[in-house]
Amino acid sequence: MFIQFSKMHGLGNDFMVVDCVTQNVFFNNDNIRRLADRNTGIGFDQLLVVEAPYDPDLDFHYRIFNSDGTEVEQCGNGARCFASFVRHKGLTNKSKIAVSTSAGKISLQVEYDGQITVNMGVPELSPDKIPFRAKQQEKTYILRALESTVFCGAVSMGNPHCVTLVDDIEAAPLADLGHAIAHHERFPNRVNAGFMQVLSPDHAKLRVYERGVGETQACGTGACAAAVVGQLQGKLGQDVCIELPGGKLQISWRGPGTPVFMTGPATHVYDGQINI
Ligand SMILES: N[C@@H](CCC[C@H](N)C(=O)O)C(=O)O
Repeated sequence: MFIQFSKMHGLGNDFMVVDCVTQNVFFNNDNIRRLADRNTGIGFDQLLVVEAPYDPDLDFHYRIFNSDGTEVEQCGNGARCFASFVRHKGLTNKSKIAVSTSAGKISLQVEYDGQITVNMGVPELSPDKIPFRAKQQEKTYILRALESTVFCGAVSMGNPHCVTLVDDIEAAPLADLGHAIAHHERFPNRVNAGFMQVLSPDHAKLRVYERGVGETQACGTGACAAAVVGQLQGKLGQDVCIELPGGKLQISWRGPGTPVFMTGPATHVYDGQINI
C-alpha cells in the first residue's frame, strides 16, 4: 500500500508526518521501526499521525510515535510541524489551531513571521503524575545512576522529563548517564533526560537524550521542562531562550499552575510516497 507523507523538522528534530484524515493507514511497532531506520527507511525521530478530531471544539487529533515504535503523549517540535503541515496540505486555513494528543488539548498560533507559538499546557510537578517514584514533591531530587549522584528536577509536559544542571554542556555524558536516567527504575514509564547549562537568567543551553530515540538535535517539551526546572530552582527567569544543538526556542512560563508557551520554527523538507 502506497502512502503519501511529508518529511519535516523542528530545529533538526525530524518527523515523518502522515495525513490520516484523508488516508487510511495502519501503523504498528514493526512498520514504524522500519520507516524510522536512517539507512533503509525514511529516517526520523518521531512519526506524527494527523487524524480527524474526536471533539467538535477541536480541529484535529494527532498521534506521536517514537522511532522505536512506542506511542507517546506529547511532542513540542512535532506540534509546530503539525500546525505547518495541516495548513500546507490545505486541511485548514486557520492560524489558531486547537488539537488533542493522548496527553490532552493544546492550542497553536501561527505567527506573522511563520514562527509557531504553542500553548503547551500547565506543567505537572506532582511525582505520581509524572510518573516518578519520590516520597514528596521537591524542586531538586537526588538520583543514583551509574555510580553518580545526580541532582535533578522532574516534570511532566504531558510526557515525562528529568532535567539535570551541568557546568559544561559539551561534556555532558548523554550517551551513558542520559541513557541510564532514561531507563531509571524510579521513572516507571521511562523518561526524557535533559542536561542544561544556565548561561544567564534568560539563556540556557540544553541537550536531551530522548526516551525511545536517543540524543536528538532538539526537544520542544524538553526545552519547556528545562525552563520550568530552571525557574523553580531559581536559576532562570520567566522568559528564556533555550538553545539546543539544532537551534533556539523561546519559552515563557509565569510559574506553577500556569501554562508554558513555546515559540519556534517548523520546516518542511519534502513530500514523498512510500510503500508500507
Ligand atoms: N521530540 C519531542 C518529544 C518526543 C517524545 C519523547 N521522545 C517522549 O518519549 O516523550 C519534542 O519536541 O517534544
